[in-house]
Amino acid sequence: MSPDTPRSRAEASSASTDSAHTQDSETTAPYGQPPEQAPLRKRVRIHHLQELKERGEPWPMLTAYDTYTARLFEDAGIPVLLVGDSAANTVYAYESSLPVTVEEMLFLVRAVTRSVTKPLVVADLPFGSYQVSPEQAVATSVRFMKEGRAHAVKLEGGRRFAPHVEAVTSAGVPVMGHIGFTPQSEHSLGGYRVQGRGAAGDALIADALALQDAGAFAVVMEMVPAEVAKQITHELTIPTVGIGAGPDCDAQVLVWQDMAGLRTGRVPRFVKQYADLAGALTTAARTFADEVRGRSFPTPEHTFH
Ligand SMILES: Nc1nc(=O)c2c([nH]1)NC[C@@H]1CN(c3ccc(C(=O)N[C@@H](CCC(=O)O)C(=O)O)cc3)CN21
Ligand SMILES: CC(C)C(=O)C(=O)O
Ligand SMILES: [Mg+2]
Repeated sequence: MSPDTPRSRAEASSASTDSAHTQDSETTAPYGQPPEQAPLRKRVRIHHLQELKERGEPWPMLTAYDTYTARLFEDAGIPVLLVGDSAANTVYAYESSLPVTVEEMLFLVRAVTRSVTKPLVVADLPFGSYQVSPEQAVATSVRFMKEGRAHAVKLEGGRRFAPHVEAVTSAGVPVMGHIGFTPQSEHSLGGYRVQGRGAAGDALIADALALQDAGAFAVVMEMVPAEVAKQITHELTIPTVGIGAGPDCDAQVLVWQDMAGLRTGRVPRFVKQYADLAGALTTAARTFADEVRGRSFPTPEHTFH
């Protein structure tokens, strides 16, 4: 049986104590649709992420954009999934994250929230959908909560966006901040560069504190010197989530196609590749092609009469 059938998923995860939906999925529908009834596993709460910080236990976050990967990451114990606007690159093949739209993001957010029951799903607000005003930020966040069924949103920017964060949190939507290198501002930042070196470190600390005061429940720090990230992590009571921000953040995030080696070519310095999915998929596709051309697939076991 191939590894992604409902049966093998249920068998693979039955060893864990935490496999409610995978077992249900076998009896409710083929191809791993989650059941309509809420499974037993409980959603990760923001309060829990705060407790992990207080206990000094770092936690992982991964991006997710589709159902199979979201469910695999849930089963792997990832407590927070980010439907990143990096989907602009990883899903939609845009050259940067700027062109992706709210509608394009909503399709992916819905796919991920339909797929998992335990992880907290954070929706990244795309460029142009919140910068105009706090009111626009609230309106867009409401769409991601109502239509996308997200549990929180993330937006990029420091002090200047504290009013936006405050408005969104006041509306009842948890907000994750994002400072340091903020890809939606790549043109004003002058490219993919480390932020907060030297004197700019103090500005970054002010940004982080302003976001916390505005009600953010966590802050992503991207491409920030480890020393600055460490200081911010100590000064904030809310968790910091690092990507290229050194080992002392409360959490770490990577884009999943980067960390699984699906992305080919040069990867940023902050990426560690934990698998070679590009190699595995290339071999699978080449072998399939060879077998079709050589008439060795399909065989009787794949054939109906
Ligand atoms: N696949 C993917 N992974 C990401 O991490 C990611 C996206 N897409 N899309 C949206 C943003 C863009 N990000 C990026 C993109 C490029 C670099 C990069 O090229 N960094 C180089 C240069 C660093 C420097 O010159 O100081 C590096 O080696 O880290 C970093 C972050 C992070 N995000
Ligand atoms: C890299 C993470 C933090 C992100 O914002 C994204 O995936 O869009
Ligand atoms: Mg993003």
